[in-house]
Amino acid sequence: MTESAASPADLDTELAAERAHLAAARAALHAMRGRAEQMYDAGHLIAGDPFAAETLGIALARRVAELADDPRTPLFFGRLDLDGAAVVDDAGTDHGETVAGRFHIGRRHVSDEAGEPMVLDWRAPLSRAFYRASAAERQGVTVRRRFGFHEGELTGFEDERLDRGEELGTASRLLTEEIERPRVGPMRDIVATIQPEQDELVRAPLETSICVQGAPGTGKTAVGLHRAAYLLYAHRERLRRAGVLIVGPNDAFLGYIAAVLPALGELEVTQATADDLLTRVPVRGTDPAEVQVIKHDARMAQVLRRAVWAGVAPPAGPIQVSDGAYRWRVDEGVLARVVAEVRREDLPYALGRERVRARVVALLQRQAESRSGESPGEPWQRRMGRTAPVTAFLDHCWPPLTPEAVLHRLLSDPAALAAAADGILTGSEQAALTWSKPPRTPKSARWSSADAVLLDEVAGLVTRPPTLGHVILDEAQDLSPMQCRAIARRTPHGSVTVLGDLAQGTTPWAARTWADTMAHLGRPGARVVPLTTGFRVPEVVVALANRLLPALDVDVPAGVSLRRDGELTITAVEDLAAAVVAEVRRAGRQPGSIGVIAPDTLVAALRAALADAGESVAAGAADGPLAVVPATVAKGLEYDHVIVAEPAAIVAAEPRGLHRLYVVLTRAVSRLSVLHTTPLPAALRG
Ligand SMILES: Nc1ncnc2c1ncn2[C@@H]1O[C@H](COP(=O)(O)OP(=O)(O)OP(=O)(O)O)[C@@H](O)[C@H]1O
Repeated sequence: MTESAASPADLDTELAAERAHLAAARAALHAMRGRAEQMYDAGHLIAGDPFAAETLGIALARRVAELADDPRTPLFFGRLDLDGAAVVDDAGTDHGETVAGRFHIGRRHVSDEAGEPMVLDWRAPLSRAFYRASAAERQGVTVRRRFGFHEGELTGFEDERLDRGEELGTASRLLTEEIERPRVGPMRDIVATIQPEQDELVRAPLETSICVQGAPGTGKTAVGLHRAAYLLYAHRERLRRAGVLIVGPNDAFLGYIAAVLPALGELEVTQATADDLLTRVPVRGTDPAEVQVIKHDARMAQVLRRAVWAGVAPPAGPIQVSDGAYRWRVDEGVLARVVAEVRREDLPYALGRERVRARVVALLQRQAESRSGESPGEPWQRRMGRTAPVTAFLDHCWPPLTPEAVLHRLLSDPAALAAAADGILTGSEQAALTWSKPPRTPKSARWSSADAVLLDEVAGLVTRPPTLGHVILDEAQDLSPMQCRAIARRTPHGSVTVLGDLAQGTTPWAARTWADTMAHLGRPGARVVPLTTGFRVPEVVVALANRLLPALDVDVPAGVSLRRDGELTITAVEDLAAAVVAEVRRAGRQPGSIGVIAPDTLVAALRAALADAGESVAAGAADGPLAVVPATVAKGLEYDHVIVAEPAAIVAAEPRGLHRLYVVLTRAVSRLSVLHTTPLPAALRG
């Protein structure tokens, strides 16, 4: 498998040399791990105290885990021969240094006993050229070599002599084999074949927030995961402390992507759904669709802000505090000024309350000082701050509150809601929001998932939430403005990577433009980068899905497929269950996973029919080799052979049913069979 012009004997020698390097690199990795294990064992002897021993122990255990060798994944997948590559840093700055030599590129760094690199981490600055160099701009690369592997065994290689103007681009056989390989099990990493336009996104500087609008299968999820791995490499300490979070649409999706980062040696990235982030209250209630839409609307942020600050009132009189033989007094006018000034500082509510308290105590302190000539200490200040008159003043002017109490009042008391929502929500919207049978206390409320978003917003007005270093949002088109605000609150200084496809928006609040989403995320004006080359869906299937695009009412560039293979059949059938069973059997003759994607209401019946026919159906959507997947769960997943049952019912099941169908049709890696008993949706008939 080589494109090189060398003789077969030369190639055998080359291959043998590469295999020897692989074996040596494996041995070196084992040695590195052995050293790390020894350090781990001796950790308590090296560390100065038990706390240091524990910290060191955790760090060393992590190091040992990172150095684990998985014999099924090759230690390197590429090689660069450099004749003087410029060393370019993270931000793309050339520092005038050059490097010559031969470097193997792999998933992690491996060095020999002397510390000389045997394999460079794919994220190292030098590795950039592996992904970006071209014949026109060869970045010091003379030869780029890609390796073919089978179950960890090196089977061949493919060379591009960039110095002779040779360049394969997407014609690379190894790339084609990788994207056409049958899919089994969870998602895999793409480090060996990251494309230049993907690499630009993966390696964008940490400070940059970016938004990727990508057609189905263009690698958005892959880019997001590799970006997380890259950022952790380039900014290890900072991000380990601050945290990196990946937000995905549902648990099936999170299960599907869960193995990618560990395979890249990154074990500490949190993956969650947007709902998982909002854990203030258990979600025990539901809202009708129209109420959810109001609660997720950005206008709710204004309503909640008003509701929180509505409690701040001018003082009702002066404060008089007894202090031993003395009595101190602060006049009403002075107190009013303090309240007004702190209000203008626009602090979170609870911090504001403490600031007012501190200012009042400072006023009392000044009086005590002028009387005694001495400055009372901290215990005195604390005591004064807690005296009954000061507390009563605070409770009147700046009452303590909890997010639950604020929302409970808003949703129970039409007058309170009217005051907060006047000019923002219509009368009928307010009526829809108000509980028909209000729970007696905030504690007894059955909060819905939309309420959880509102409570988070209120909590963000009351205190500052813990923050994250970087957040990657996948399927971001489905996030509501209020969900975006919840993320923005957690990243006031960090950056975000936003990945999505407006055409795949299925929630009632799905984004129509990325500018809106980025504004709600607190990053107005962020760059929107299109990805249009599809690595999953074959051309014939893309052509079918693209027929839906005009009906989806979104402005997105259509995808083009790299895949010329693939099969599409559309069949009218009489008995859907029997047809699905027969199609699953037919599909089972080929390697790879099979996903039957059906309207949610038909899933149980189809599962039963397949089980009756002796087929073993996986429990989870991403557990393969055969899964029956509700249409509403299919987002982000892929199967070699997708069998779509009853597309018209998928469309009819929800307001954005056509978008759902677009998602469902684009899950196929190799073959798509559409089975229907009722006529196809008009947009598909094309
Ligand atoms: N550079 C690449 N090399 C090899 N495979 C790739 C590459 N980029 C993407 N893929 C593969 O293409 C498939 C689709 O990628 P991914 O799921 O990241 O796309 P997506 O844009 O998130 O799709 P969707 O929006 O439809 O869910 C995956 O199997 C992924 O591994």
